[in-house]
Amino acid sequence: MSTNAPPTALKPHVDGRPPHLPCGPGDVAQDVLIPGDPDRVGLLTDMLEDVVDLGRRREFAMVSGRYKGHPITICSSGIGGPSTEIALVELAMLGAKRVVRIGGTASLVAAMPVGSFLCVDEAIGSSGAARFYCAPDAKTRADPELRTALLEAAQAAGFTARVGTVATSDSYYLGQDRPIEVNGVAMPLDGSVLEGFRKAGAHSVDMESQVVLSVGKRLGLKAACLLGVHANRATNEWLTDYEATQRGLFTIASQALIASFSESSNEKETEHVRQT
Ligand SMILES: O=P(O)(O)O[C@H]1O[C@H](CO)[C@@H](O)[C@H]1O
Ligand SMILES: O=c1cc[nH]c(=O)[nH]1
Repeated sequence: MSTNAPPTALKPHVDGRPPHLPCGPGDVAQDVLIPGDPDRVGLLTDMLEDVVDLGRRREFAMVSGRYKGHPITICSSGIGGPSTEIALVELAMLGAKRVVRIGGTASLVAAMPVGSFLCVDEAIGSSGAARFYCAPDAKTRADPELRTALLEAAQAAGFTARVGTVATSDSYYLGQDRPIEVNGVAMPLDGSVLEGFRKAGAHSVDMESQVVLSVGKRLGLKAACLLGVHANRATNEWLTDYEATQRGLFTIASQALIASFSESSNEKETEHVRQT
């Protein structure tokens, strides 16, 4: 029996189930991993134990389970700002507290080869969705504790990783200086978009990180982004088989969530012992 008010235009939830994500109250762990591609949720499911497949609606595929006993939900965001904003808001309404985007990126520097990892310190860019959550000139930074935990987890597991800045673009083709040729006609390109991102300090480009960090911050979540280098725009390399990189993203992010979770719990425990 329905215990809630009927859905309205302002709050189209039914019994606490949001209008977009395929889940409801009690389904979402406090710690959530957010890949872009819904197919990657299926790819990563065998790395969890006690899996509950929550299903898929539009670009949002979801599972909840445990990694080394620690509860984790994986929820895809789809490509770009609008669907990422929806995922973040509905996850937060259902109890998510810490979110890590685990996605692909194109590096802008030769020294970040395909298959390596970027622990995002700051996201810059021009995302339209992010603008509703933070001032255009606001710094959009990752939660420092989570970002440090990501780097430490990557290094401990022997992955090549660095800390840096990502620029988020709302466009994959012209908004990332990619050539388009339609009916034999090439669109003019001058390379100014990526050059602008490089001048602003970006090490790579993606399409969601600025949204994850700005929406997450505004909602009071601890948010971070760990990106796998799928392409290198300085050397024109492209990662054809990205499964190992995606599994690396899952392992590093899950380890970091566990390590930083126990660190805060230990601190609380120590605090409690000191007070008693
Ligand atoms: O691999 P994901 O997480 O989808 O991220 C990158 O790949 C997509 C573009 O192909 C965009 O979503 C971009 O941010
Ligand atoms: O080239 C790329 C690769 C991943 N993500 C992007 O946004 N661009």
